[in-house]
Amino acid sequence: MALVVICGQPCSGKSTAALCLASALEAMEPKPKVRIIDEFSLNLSRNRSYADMTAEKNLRGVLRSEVDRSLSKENITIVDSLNNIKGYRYELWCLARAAGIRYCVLFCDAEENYCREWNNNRQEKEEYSYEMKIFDDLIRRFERPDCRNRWDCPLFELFPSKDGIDKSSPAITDAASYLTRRVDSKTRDIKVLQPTIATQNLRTTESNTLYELDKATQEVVNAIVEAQNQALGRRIGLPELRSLRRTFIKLTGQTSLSGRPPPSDADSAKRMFVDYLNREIGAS
Ligand SMILES: Nc1ncnc2c1ncn2[C@@H]1O[C@H](COP(=O)(O)OP(=O)(O)OP(=O)(O)O)[C@@H](O)[C@H]1O
Repeated sequence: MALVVICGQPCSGKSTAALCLASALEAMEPKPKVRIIDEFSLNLSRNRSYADMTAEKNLRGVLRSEVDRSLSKENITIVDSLNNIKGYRYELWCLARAAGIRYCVLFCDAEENYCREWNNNRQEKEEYSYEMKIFDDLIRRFERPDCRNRWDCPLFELFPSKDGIDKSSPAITDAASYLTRRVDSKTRDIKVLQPTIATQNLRTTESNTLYELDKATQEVVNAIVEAQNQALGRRIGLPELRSLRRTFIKLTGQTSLSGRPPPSDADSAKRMFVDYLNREIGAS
């Protein structure tokens, strides 16, 4: 049905927001199935997981796999984590797109000094808190969501330090409505993502690498150029083909922030590149 990405600085009120949204959703008719995925439920310690890049990548990979398993047309999955890196939010958006469901971001926009104070309060109460070094590092690396990016859109913003967080906060009620409203052919403001090539999983083998993707797509480009020289089919300039090839490689072959390997099966890479070209050039 939908994926909600909660996003915000450490100790900015994200879990509170996730719980408020879940309870706003569960109060709706018909009551949707809601699942919150967070680090605690997966036994991931934040102070350990954000201590170095390898551990952090692992944390994102574990969360991402769990989100992937959880997504369905029947439930609403809320991923309650920092989701502070825009490339990672893009990956989550791709999962929603592959599942053909709705997607939104709920951003807890609390100022740093409040997050710090709330984290200190937790420390004083001997509750689970971030170590100062980790907290500072996370604050520094935060990449704010921007609703101009597809993967940050629609963006519902909460201001916990100004307004608090409540089931009736406008961002919570707006998000709940967006996620559950019925859509018909006239609905313009709700987007159900559609699966495309960039979100399909490619078969992978150990030995195949980006090099093979590069080679496979180059062979497709060569075949097109050759066919065009023989005046078969519509002409597409080489610069355009090159640019489409680069974009395709970037979309499907980039090293994932959560550890997903690049595509590797040459035949399926070729087939998918042709599908991609057909769609982009409008020749299908
Ligand atoms: N508006 C607020 N006023 C006062 N304290 C708040 C407010 N919002 C959150 N807090 C406090 O901040 C702490 C963190 O809240 P919460 O767990 O919801 O944040 P979080 O962003 O999920 O944290 P984490 O990054 O650890 O997952 C809690 O102790 C909570 O009581």
